[in-house]
Amino acid sequence: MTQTTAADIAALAERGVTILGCGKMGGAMLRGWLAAGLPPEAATVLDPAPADWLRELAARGLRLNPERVEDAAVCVLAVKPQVMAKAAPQVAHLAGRGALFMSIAAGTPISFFESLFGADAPIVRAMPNTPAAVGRGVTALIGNAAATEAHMRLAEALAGAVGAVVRLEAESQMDAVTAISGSGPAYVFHMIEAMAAAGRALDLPDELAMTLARQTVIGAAELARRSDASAEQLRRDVTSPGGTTAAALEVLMAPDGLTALMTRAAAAAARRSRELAG
Ligand SMILES: NC(=O)c1ccc[n+]([C@@H]2O[C@H](COP(=O)([O-])OP(=O)(O)OC[C@H]3O[C@@H](n4cnc5c(N)ncnc54)[C@H](OP(=O)(O)O)[C@@H]3O)[C@@H](O)[C@H]2O)c1
Ligand code: PRO
Repeated sequence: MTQTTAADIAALAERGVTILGCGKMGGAMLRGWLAAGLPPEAATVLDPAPADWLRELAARGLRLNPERVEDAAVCVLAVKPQVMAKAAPQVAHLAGRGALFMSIAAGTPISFFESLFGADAPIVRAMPNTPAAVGRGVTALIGNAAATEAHMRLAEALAGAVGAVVRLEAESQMDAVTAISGSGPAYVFHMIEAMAAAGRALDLPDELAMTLARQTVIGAAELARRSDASAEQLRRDVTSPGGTTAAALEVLMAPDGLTALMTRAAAAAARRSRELAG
């Protein structure tokens, strides 16, 4: 894993970062970069319906929907996969300026961008996740043949400012990565919902059930973050022999339990990622 510093981000300020599509994920990353020291005037956002916080930032120097983007060190492609073909041509001229393209679109292969920008254009395909908004994301990335080590380090600097970074060995790993870490935060949030529902089924009031479920996931995640112990050991630490947790884990760890369910869910996500490739 690579960790980067605010200095890497500040160094991007000179030629700037352009973000095509600044919704939930592009916005989460931009928030992280600004928090890491990217000056607002170094950021350009292209988005037909920018959120209020982007309009407020425009008053502090962020460039919002300029007629034309003249230059960028990095152009982040963060629109939905389904609108990428329509949206991306508006930044294609940046290939002639030596910009690094960084796509975060699920499913969309590097070859798609090479057909738009040319095979000589440096392109990094990345899969971040929304905890990037609080600096706790994880981004997996891989570059095309035109992406040099310097380009990869630049992409890692951007991704590293909002969490951990891993470099993939093959683009074919990206569907599985998307199924685990890209979509994964939703599984964890659903775990909170499921635990709260289970609490309600045991006659706890709604609000109490949700408070207990949410704080338990937050606390368990923080413990996993701070502890050197494996997930297995942390689980064993909760599980008294013959106690309540063991009774629950007999259900969750049964052959048709959570691992089987998660495996099916992730397989469905990976399949959808492959479908999005068209
Ligand atoms: N959300 C995640 O957890 C996550 C994680 C990893 C990767 N991704 C990837 O990130 C990308 C964005 O996902 P998202 O969840 O952030 O979606 P989103 O919230 O809908 O953000 C996309 C943004 O692009 C805007 N847009 C639409 N057409 C455009 C155009 N022609 N030019 C410029 N901007 C345009 C959208 O505006 P409108 O809303 O007005 O259409 C929206 O603000 C997707 O490719 C997704 O696969 C998402
Ligand atoms: N959100 C995007 C999707 O649901 C990609 C990973 C997380 O398609």
